[in-house]
Amino acid sequence: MSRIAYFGPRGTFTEQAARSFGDAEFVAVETVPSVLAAVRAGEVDAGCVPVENSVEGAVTATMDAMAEDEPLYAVGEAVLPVRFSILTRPGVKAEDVKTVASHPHALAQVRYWIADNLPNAVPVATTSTAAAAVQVNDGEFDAAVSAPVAVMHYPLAELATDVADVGTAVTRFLLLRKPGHLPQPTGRDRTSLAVVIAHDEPGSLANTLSELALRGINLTRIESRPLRGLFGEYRFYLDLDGHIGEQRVADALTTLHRISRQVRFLGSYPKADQSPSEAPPRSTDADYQAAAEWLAKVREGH
Ligand SMILES: O=C(O)C(=O)C[C@]1(C(=O)O)C=C[C@@H](O)C=C1
Repeated sequence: MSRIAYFGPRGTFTEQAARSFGDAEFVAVETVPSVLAAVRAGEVDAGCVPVENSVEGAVTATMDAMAEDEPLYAVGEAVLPVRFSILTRPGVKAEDVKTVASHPHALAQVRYWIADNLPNAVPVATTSTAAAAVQVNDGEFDAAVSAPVAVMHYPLAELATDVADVGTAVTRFLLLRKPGHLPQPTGRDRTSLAVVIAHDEPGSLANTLSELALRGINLTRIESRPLRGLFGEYRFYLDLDGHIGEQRVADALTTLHRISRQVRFLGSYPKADQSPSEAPPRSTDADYQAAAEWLAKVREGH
């Protein structure tokens, strides 16, 4: 049976996301970088990590860990609705709650609810929503903002359920593996890249994006993170519709490789919402094939 590490401990949203990828032996790991380290070291076959939330944005620990060290490729994506339970030790009432702990992304998603319902509480950041539940159980904090499943793993009481400032919030998760397990194109795929552009050349970001637009490739996300060396240098994370096995995507990637300082492929994988990613007219694999045959004939003198 394959082994999947997830950002734990038991009872995180990430554990739920990991289980959505099918049967496996699931291994809880305390931090996002250590999930990726376990995959790189071959201790597990795959690792599941959060990558972005619709309210609070990117999970920067995931982005940084994917761009550094040995490459890992995303092979699957899951999107989960995010609504929280507020967990306390049994008998604790709202007015007794002086500290409310959780992952910073979770605290940001219940900021208004806390202000309205736990007016005496100071928010405290923990490594994950489930780590907060563990620490509440240990008596370190009074309340945890946790995934609803956490109550099944820790002997805590639900002070409130179905808590969310934005009722439609979702978090996106990726399943990562070592290179060598590229999923087949499905026509409903996403490709992720990290690109370092020539920052001192005017128009280099516009040129990068134009290479995608020219080939009819839909960009679904762009984020930047500092390169950490010199101030003003960034790495751009691009998500786009399509699979590296398709000609228009392969063509765009080879061009980006040629014009950029660095391109890291982060995976081509089926989209969680299964929305189509097919090529627009004149950009299909057949169109590329026909154009390549025409070029070959011209070169042969026909
Ligand atoms: O701590 C967890 O339960 C996680 O899985 C992490 C995480 C995140 O990083 O965004 C996942 C979903 C919620 O948005 C809050 C926290």
